[in-house]
Amino acid sequence: MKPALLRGALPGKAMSGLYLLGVLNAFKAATMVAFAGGLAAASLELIHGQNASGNLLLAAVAAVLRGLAVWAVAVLAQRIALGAKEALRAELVERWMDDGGAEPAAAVLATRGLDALDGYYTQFLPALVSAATVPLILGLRILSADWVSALIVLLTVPLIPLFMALIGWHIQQKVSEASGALLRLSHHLAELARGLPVLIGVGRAAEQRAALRELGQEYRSRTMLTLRTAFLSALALELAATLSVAVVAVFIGVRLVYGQLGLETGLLVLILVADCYLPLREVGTAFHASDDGREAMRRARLVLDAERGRGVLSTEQSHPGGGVQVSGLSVHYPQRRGAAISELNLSVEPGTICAVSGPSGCGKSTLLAALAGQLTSNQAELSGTVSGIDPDRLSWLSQQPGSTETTVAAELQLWGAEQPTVLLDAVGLSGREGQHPASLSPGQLRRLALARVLARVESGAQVVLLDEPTAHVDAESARWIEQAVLSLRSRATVLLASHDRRLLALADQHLELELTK
Ligand SMILES: Nc1ncnc2c1ncn2[C@@H]1O[C@H](COP(=O)(O)OP(=O)(O)OP(=O)(O)O)[C@@H](O)[C@H]1O
Repeated sequence: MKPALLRGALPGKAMSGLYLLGVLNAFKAATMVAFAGGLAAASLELIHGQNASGNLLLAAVAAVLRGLAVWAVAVLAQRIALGAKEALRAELVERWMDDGGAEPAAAVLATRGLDALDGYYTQFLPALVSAATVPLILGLRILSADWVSALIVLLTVPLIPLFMALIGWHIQQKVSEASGALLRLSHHLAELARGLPVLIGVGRAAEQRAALRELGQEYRSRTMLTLRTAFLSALALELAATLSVAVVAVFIGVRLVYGQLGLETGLLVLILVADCYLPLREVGTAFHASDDGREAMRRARLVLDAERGRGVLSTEQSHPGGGVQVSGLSVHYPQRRGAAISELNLSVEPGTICAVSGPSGCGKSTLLAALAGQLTSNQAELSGTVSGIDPDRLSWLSQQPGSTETTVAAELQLWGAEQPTVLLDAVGLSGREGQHPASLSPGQLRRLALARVLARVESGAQVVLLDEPTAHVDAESARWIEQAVLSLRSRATVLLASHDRRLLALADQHLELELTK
């Protein structure tokens, strides 16, 4: 079983690496015992003018072996870190692609965010294993030599985890805030990139600069605060360990003066006792240095463990092509007071177009995203029943359609188009097969997105969800999009969110949403 601190941190394969770390640390502790024994005995021999070469050699060999063990631990930790990061990154990227790139948090974590895990794997985990093995073995050796010193160690060692816990408790909130600031910055950037054409169009792009500067500043100051606490905590732990060693040294000194303790035993204990506290101090320092890593891990788990929205809704896969029925659908965003959608009932006949309209913020996009299964349980709480939507036979056009391929034709083929040319003709993009999607105007990009929807319908999609397909497009593109939407009638059941009167006029049925509080 994995300890709670490691749960979710290590793929199964890496657990065996962790056991090997334990063995290497036990070996390191054995070399430390041999080194201390050799050095103490050699010192005594030198004081008495005897030949100390045997014990000096023992100490030297032990020191070299200890160095090798430390090196092996570092290499192994590096390998565990790489493997675990790779696995987590692959999961996040897969999730991100499943979401159609709609979850910026997954993208940030998979790139910059997961690098914060380096400190966690290469410092914290080895330090943790070392703290679990080394003090125990050294403590047993001290106990066998001098029980008084062992007792002092036993009484003072808990001070270090205690300090650690106190400091950790103090800064946990701050670390979470720093990570939240990074996410806010990334959300803001993603929103900005999506809305840039519109912002430039209405001449409001410059205002964003100040908001970005403010967010960047907030992230910087919160990160500095985390770093400062990590340095201070190292200092506090160092102090606790040094005072504890001093107490042991005083007891040894007094007993040496009164002849109650042999010099060799005193030296052995003094050499070992400092190393007894070292692993615990290292855990403390590494623990705070890997705060960002643990937070990144927590957030990665949140993204990965989040259920898809429709998974939360109860669904009935009634007769395919039998239209869409929604009953009692409610959507609550955690950050929003009141439901974005409340107890919605809707029935759309197969092969018809249902227009969803209403003032800005009434929940049109939310409704489509919920039906498309795009709202994760982290983003929103859903309840109600939906029937007639088979995720494999669904085509959803979000407000920010992206593209992944390098040519228009490849983009359509990716979505199942057998004859991209015919589809491009249908949306007025004839002859653009070889063009890079990024070179299209915003209106043309929307038309390409509509062509993708047509491709999906050709290859069997029965339900189409279109979120503001004519938003921010020129009049010519809007006409082509209207044509494409019309061509969907009787081939698929279409739900269409829009403010565009001409587009709304094409619908067979209207759902007017109202603003909720
Ligand atoms: N991720 C979110 N977190 C919190 N609240 C949200 C989130 N997404 C949307 N909302 C809120 O839910 C409500 C419905 O938003 P939605 O985008 O669905 O409206 P809409 O009708 O599509 O608006 P528009 O016509 O401007 O696109 C709004 O009050 C919005 O602020």
